[in-house]
Amino acid sequence: GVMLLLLTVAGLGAVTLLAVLFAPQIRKYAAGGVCQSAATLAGKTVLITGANTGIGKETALDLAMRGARVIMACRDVEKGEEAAASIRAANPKAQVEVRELDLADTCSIRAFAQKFLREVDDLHILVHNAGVMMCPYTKTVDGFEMHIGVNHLGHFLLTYLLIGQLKHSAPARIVVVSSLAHNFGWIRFHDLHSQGSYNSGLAYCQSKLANVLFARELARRLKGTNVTVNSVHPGTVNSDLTRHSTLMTILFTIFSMFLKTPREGAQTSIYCAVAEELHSISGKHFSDCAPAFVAPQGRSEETARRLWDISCELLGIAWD
Ligand SMILES: NC(=O)C1=CN([C@@H]2O[C@H](COP(=O)(O)OP(=O)(O)OC[C@H]3O[C@@H](n4cnc5c(N)ncnc54)[C@H](OP(=O)(O)O)[C@@H]3O)[C@@H](O)[C@H]2O)C=CC1
Ligand SMILES: CC1=C(/C=C/C(C)=C/C=C/C(C)=C/C=O)C(C)(C)CCC1
Repeated sequence: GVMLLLLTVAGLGAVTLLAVLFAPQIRKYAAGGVCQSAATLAGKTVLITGANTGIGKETALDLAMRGARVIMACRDVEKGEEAAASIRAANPKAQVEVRELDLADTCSIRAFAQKFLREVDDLHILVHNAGVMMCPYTKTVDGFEMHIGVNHLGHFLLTYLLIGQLKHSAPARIVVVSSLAHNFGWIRFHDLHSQGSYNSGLAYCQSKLANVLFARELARRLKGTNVTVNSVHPGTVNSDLTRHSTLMTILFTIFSMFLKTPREGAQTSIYCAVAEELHSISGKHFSDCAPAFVAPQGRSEETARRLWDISCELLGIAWD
């Protein structure tokens, strides 16, 4: 008994010592790919959802540093203003502005788009970044399960409302922040809103698979418009995303050294938004600023079309 305890303590001590000794190497490896593009964005307009924290905030900061006018769409305007203020503090010339958008409410999405179309002339880069993970069973204002409602349907409606603006601003790009988690997802057409059975992890994975399928289907439909759309896995990033899961929060805190910082996690979104070599690349998936594997269920054209149709139906729109 005592022997085992001593061995355990010695083992943990050795692991900790190794982690401390090799901290710089571990951090460098965990950081992953970096966007090397020096592209500047003067005169370009960018819209980022969920830009008040995490990956979205870092994406906003980077694109603003490149000279873009960045509109930060946030459900909590106060939190958005704090983030905008910190970006302006980093660069007084940064053109950032906050607008209210709650993706869990189609009225809010429609109101946002209406105001946006009235007050903003172009849209060159649209980043679908906002996301919720592993929340308790909740429904959006319109009765959609929260994950599919916010992560997929909310962004679907937003894109539908802004697509004309993107087309007239072409060349334009859409970046959909999905996840490696799409590998573990299936679109449960018989129970899209998990009313029969709910597993918060699977609901998240379903919504991230929906992100991949949406990006591919939209890319197919946008052929020839000079508006491209790609999906992204940002990496495993130490952010507020784990807020609904105590276990994940504890694990992410303990292993934070092996995770990306939000700034590191923003690199692939930034890469897809600006890299010159991607100007005609559409319908692809990226991770660490490089093409990435898509699960078979994310490559099914039939599933993508079916998801498109049901999304239109649920949102009461005709988009062909
Ligand atoms: N962190 C990770 O390891 C990974 C993240 N991703 C994806 O990256 C994206 C960004 O996540 P990350 O920065 O890590 O997480 P955060 O939780 O830090 O940021 C999520 C953002 O989405 C916003 N948001 C949530 N619900 C809504 C809503 N109803 N309407 C508008 N905005 C909303 C949040 O606003 P508020 O602060 O007000 O809640 C917040 O700004 C997500 O799509 C996530 O799925 C993918 C793979 C791994
Ligand atoms: C198992 C395990 C970990 C991995 C967690 C992973 C891989 C989480 C991925 C989350 C994603 C992809 C979320 C967003 O979409 C940690 C935390 C490293 C700690 C050690 C145990």
